[in-house]
Order: sequence, then C-alpha cells, then structure tokens
Amino acid sequence: MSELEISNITKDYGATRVLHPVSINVERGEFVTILGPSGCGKSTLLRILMGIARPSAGEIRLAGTRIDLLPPEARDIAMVFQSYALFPHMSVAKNLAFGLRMKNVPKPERARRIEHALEICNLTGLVERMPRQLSGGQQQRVALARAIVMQPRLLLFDEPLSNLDAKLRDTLRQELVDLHRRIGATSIYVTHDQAEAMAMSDRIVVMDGGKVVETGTPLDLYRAPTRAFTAGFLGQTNLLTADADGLRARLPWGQIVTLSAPAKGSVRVSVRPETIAIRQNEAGAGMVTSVSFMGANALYMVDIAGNTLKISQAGAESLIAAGNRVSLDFNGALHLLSGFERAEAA
Ligand SMILES: Nc1ncnc2c1ncn2[C@@H]1O[C@H](COP(=O)(O)OP(=O)(O)OP(=O)(O)O)[C@@H](O)[C@H]1O
Repeated sequence: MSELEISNITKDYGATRVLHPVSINVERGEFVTILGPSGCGKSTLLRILMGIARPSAGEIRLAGTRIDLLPPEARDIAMVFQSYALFPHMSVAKNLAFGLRMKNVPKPERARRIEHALEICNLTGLVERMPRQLSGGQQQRVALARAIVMQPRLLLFDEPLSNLDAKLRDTLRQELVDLHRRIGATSIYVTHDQAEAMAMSDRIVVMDGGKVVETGTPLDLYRAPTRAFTAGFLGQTNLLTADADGLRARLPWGQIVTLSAPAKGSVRVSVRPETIAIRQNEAGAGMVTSVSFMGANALYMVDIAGNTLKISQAGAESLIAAGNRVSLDFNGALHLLSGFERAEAA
C-alpha cells in the first residue's frame, strides 16, 4: 500500500473536463513533483487533495484511509502556497501557533514545535516580526514553517518559489531539499519549472491537458523519455524523424545513426543539444544560423535539410560564426520515442 493513493480522479467544470482520470501513487517520505504547463490541471489536483475543491469522480487514500470526502481540516495535510498566505496582522510566532491552537495542541508542546520549526527554517530571531517586516524569502520560510509545525502526514507545495528572484529561488530550492531530507515528510510539489522539478524530486509526474503523460525519476525522464512531450518539456531537445531499420536509422539529410532501441520504418527520436558535436566543414550538410555565447557553453542553431537543430557545446574556445557550413556528429545512440502521436495529440 502506498502512503498516498490518488485513484481515477476526474474534475469537470460544466461540460469541460479539466482532469481526465488521474492516478498517482506516492510512497511514504517521497518527494514527488507534478510538472506541467499552465492550465494542465496541477492546481486543480492540489486543491482536490487539500479538500478545497471536490473531485467529480475517483478516490483518494492517505495511509489507507479514504480522505476525499473529509473536510480540509480533517485530512492531516498542510499546504504551502505561492502567495505565502500569511496572516498579515499576526507576528511570525502567532502565524505558526494558529493552526496548533485550532487543533488544541497543549501550550508547552506548541512552544516546542514552534521553536523547532523556526530553527529548521532559519527563522530564529525573526519570531516577533510582522509579515510586512520580512523579505519575500523570509515570508516564504514562515509559510513553510507554518506547514511543518503541524507535522502533517502530507505536505503540499503550490509553486512556492515562483514569486522570488532567481538567486533566492536557487537558495530556497536547496534549503527545501535539505529540509525534506531532515523531516522526511511525504511531499507533493507542483511547478511548471522543469529545472526546479529536476533538482528537487525523487520522482516527477509530467502532466499535460489534464492527463498524466509520464512518470519517472528526473534522470530517467531526462535520459529516456517515452513521450515527445516529456522530452521537450524536461530540458531542451531536438525532435527528429528518422527512417529505421533495426538499430540503424537514416536522418532526413542522409546521415546514418544508431538508435537506442530497434525499430522499423518512420520513427521519432529525441536528441539532446549537448549530445551533438559540431565541426566546421565546408562540405558539411548544415549551416550555422546563429550562435550565442552562454559562458560555460555555446548554443548553436543549425539549419540542416530544412530542420533546425539546437546544439550546445561545452567549453567552446572558438566559436563558429553564423553562415559557416558544419557537419554534426551524434555521440551515442539517438533516443527512440514511442507513443508520440498520442502525446502530441493530447
Ligand atoms: N472554477 C473553474 N471553472 C472553470 N474552469 C476552471 C476553473 N478552475 C480551473 N479551470 C480550468 O481548468 C484547467 C486547469 O486549471 P489549473 O488551474 O488546475 O491549471 P494549472 O496547471 O494549475 O495552471 P497554472 O500553472 O496556470 O496555475 C484550466 O483550463 C482552467 O481554465
């Protein structure tokens, strides 16, 4: 039995179905990210888990108990919101105490839990401040502490870092991962930011159009996505059509390459920009249309037989200028996608 079992949850608004039957299992202590573009239904799913929206059908079990019919306060779930949602007229200490008081936690235990939550969220010293006297990052830490202090069975995060600047986001992302390791709470994190999902998660659930597209570890989904949607959403990639015969395949410009799995006929492959080597060659089939120096790497756009390929070259010492002809080497096997028609049509 999994700690959290989401079984065939659907959600209809009138005649519009925004969640098709969605089933996700989360193990105890696991950090699972639901990743998908705006409008894919991730917030709807979180609201259903929290109990602030009702599913049209399906069941949710937490530690074996059915919870989808319970009110939010009876679910043993805490949520950290994108907007922090702190009580503006209460100090940090009172914000943290509020939920505990509602649950009639005795005063000495309240104090102990608050002190612990403040300490692990790096907030000691700010306990008497009001929310308006805190920076965005500090406010988000308070929101986190307020969730942790409840010691919930399940922690939910709704894009909690998206209102922060890039640098602070990176810092807090790391803090969140450390924190999760220390408290080991079962966590569901919702984001449309693939870098965040990759850096933080034990497992990622990719959603699109109200459906689960694919589930896997960050490494598996990056290296071996099954769906074109996953390949394109998780990092950058090039999607190409090839003519396969076993492990060998011919690209549209005649180049012969190796596939990650045998196939026959017209197939789709995903090629990550960093797995292609670019070489200046007057007789090459490609032409550099643009080059951007990114610091640690250079990003080339290459036109080859009507296809535009992104190529990332690490530690480039000299750049190949736009207008030059190039040939491309594919290092290793090209990743074969399956089921791409369905994913793209979804
Ligand atoms: N109350 C509502 N009535 C009708 N449609 C709704 C309602 N709430 C959400 N939707 C629709 O449901 C779909 C999923 O919305 P949801 O907010 O879950 O997406 P999301 O993936 O969280 O997007 P975002 O990242 O932009 O918040 C969207 O098409 C949205 O327009």
